[in-house]
Amino acid sequence: MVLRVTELRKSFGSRQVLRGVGFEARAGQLVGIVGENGAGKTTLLRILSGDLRPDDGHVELMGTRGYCPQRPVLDEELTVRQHLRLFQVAYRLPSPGRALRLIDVLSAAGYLDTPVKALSGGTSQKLNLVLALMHDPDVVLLDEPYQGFDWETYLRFWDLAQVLKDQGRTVIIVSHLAHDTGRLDVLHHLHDGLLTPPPPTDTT
Ligand SMILES: Nc1ncnc2c1ncn2[C@@H]1O[C@H](COP(=O)(O)OP(=O)(O)OP(=O)(O)O)[C@@H](O)[C@H]1O
Repeated sequence: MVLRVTELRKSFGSRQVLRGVGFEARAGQLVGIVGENGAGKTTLLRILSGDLRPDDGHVELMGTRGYCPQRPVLDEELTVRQHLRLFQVAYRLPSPGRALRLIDVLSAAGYLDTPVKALSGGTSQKLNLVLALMHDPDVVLLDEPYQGFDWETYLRFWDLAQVLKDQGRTVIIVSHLAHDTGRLDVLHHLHDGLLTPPPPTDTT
């Protein structure tokens, strides 16, 4: 098991957002976590990323992690290339090669020397995603990763997710939309502070 989450609890004031969340994920699994707005998906992912401490419960995670937050943490004044350089140093990568390949896969190579303040929302999101993937982490935590993507890029995102899966990475994708669930190995539904199986689809 690459990721084991046990009995996570988190409250903000009197609001109990997570009330005992548990799940496991293996290498080479694409795991979806869906739930309505405010269900606690970002809270859960922030805890998995180490960005937020739970009130109770455990996260056991083997290997490295990459976190693509819902709101990109980018410097408006820096270009795409400067961000890649900054993260290359932070991740201690010998070269920006993988990052540049990912930028290419997401059709953002034309924006390498553009400052973030001049990027569209979708292109900022591409950079956000590349920064989470460029060190090839074992566990990839993606919060609404395809928000703002055009259709072509959306499809490329899923191709990329499939490649990561085939390479044995564990990919956790959080979304408020439960579409394209057929591409996932496992789908969890976060509701009322707990993970439950999704309701059956009405086919009548
Ligand atoms: N730092 C915080 N302080 C106080 N309340 C918070 C904080 N972070 C989240 N919350 C509250 O916790 C609840 C869950 O928020 P969260 O962002 O985890 O939901 P979500 O499922 O990701 O929603 P969305 O689909 O809208 O992104 C919400 O009621 C939110 O207002």
